[in-house]
Amino acid sequence: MKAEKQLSPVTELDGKKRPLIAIAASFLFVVCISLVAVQGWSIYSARETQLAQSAASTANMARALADHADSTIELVDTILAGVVESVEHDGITHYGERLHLHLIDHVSRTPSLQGMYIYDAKGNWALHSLRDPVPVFNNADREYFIYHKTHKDKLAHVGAPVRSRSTDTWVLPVSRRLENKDGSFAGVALATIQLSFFRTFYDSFDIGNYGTITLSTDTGALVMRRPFQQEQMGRSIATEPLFKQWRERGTLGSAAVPVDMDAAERMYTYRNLRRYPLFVAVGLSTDETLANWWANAYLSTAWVVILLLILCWMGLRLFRQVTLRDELEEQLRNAQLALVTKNRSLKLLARNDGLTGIANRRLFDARLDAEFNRATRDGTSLALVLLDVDFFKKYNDHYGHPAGDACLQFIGQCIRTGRRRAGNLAARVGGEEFAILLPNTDLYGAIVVAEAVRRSIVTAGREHAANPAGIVTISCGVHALVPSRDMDSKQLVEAADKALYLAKSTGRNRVCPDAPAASSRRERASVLGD
Ligand SMILES: Nc1nc2c(ncn2[C@@H]2O[C@H](COP(=O)(O)OP(=O)(O)OP(=O)(O)O)[C@@H](O)[C@H]2O)c(=O)[nH]1
Repeated sequence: MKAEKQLSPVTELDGKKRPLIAIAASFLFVVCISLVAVQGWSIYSARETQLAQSAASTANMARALADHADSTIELVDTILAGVVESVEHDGITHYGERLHLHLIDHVSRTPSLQGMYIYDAKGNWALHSLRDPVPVFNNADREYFIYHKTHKDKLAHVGAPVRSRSTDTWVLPVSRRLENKDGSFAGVALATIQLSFFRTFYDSFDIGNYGTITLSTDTGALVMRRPFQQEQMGRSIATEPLFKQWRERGTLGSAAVPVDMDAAERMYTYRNLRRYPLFVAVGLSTDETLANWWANAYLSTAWVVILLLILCWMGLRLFRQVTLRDELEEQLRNAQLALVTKNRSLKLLARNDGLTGIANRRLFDARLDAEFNRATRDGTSLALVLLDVDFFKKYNDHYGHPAGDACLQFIGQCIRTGRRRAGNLAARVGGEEFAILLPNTDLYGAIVVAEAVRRSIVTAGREHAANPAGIVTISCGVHALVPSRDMDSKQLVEAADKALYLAKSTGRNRVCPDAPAASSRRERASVLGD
């Protein structure tokens, strides 16, 4: 029982260990999920920050570029307005060479100006800012000329870029209507801004390898675009997604759209000029903008993955160790159970006879002393029956030793059945010798028990060819006494042994009490046999 009790700590530990593993696994799971969530969130917020910074940067650039274009056109228009005022007041012919020099001076002092021109009502060149004489052109077919001829307003008109007839360069025309004193159309004053002026300015901005800057009229006539491509000059961008977005959203906005030119996605910010019908769009490549973010995202994700792998590895190790401990505990439990079983069988072996299963000599001796002392204390009678198989040597010789063993088992079974009371002890005390210890039993009672056993064996009729009776029989010596303090248990055994000797010597297959002990007639008469 003690050994069994020692098992309980292992079992209790097992019960407590399960929640511990579950808590550790849950904790590990929560840590991993948290790591992934934090990493995902930080990557996402870093991307949003990067895009917001890029949007702010393009917005600032768009404002600067729009202001630049506004001021450039405004400056030119201011000069043009002065010229218009002079021409209308004094007339073209009145000025003549003086106005020519005046125009040359304006152009030489204004870097953005390509030239200034005055056309009469038929579109013929009346005056220009060129130093050398040039053939007289007619510009009546130009869009700005037709516009002013058909529109009576006196405001500046910014037209689509055109290739200059005099210098063969691309220019942005800014023009005003000339009127006679009666308000009739007198011609057009034109100032042209060289587009290379914008190109030089736009080239000074850092917009990466795939960034773009676009300056366009509100009709979609491309004024300037970086990266510069000669073949794009004068073309319309009215069908590009960027232009459509600008038309939809109004004066200020941003969009991530691919542009026709290379299909790369860009973050655009567009802005209208304050005074003139043009707009500026600045686009930064989304890939370039997010290049640093990608690098950081890859690096930090790699670290998180490594961390997760380490955590999982540690978790697995922990799990394996716990599993190993489980297995060891299981083995320990099994070993303990085996030990308990072994101890039990050892105990049985220590107390019982291995062949017959009844008590052995050791237990018999112990019980004999204990019962002898108790009978001494209580003043009760203690009886002993000694039994011996008759001609057993011959049985062995005749049937073989294994059959002899089986015969002894049969005798043991008969004795166990015949011992009657639970307090009586049946034991194998020698090779083919057995004993029945009968507490609180007098000689007569012991004889009855011995006789019952003897009869049951005879009745069984187990064949014994070497026995004159032809069957297995036993001889029993019986003795009983009420022990006193000066007596010894050996006396009881010796007396029973003497009785057994008597039974053997008087013909076997009988029950004999020790002769002197069988004092009463009733007991003498108990010497039984067939
Ligand atoms: N098969 C078997 N034989 C045993 C065992 N223990 C003792 N014996 C045999 O029992 C026999 C006892 O023989 P003896 O002491 O001469 O007694 P016996 O032949 O029974 O003769 P009596 O007692 O005078 O009738 C011996 O031959 C022992 O070898 C055992 O455990 N198994």
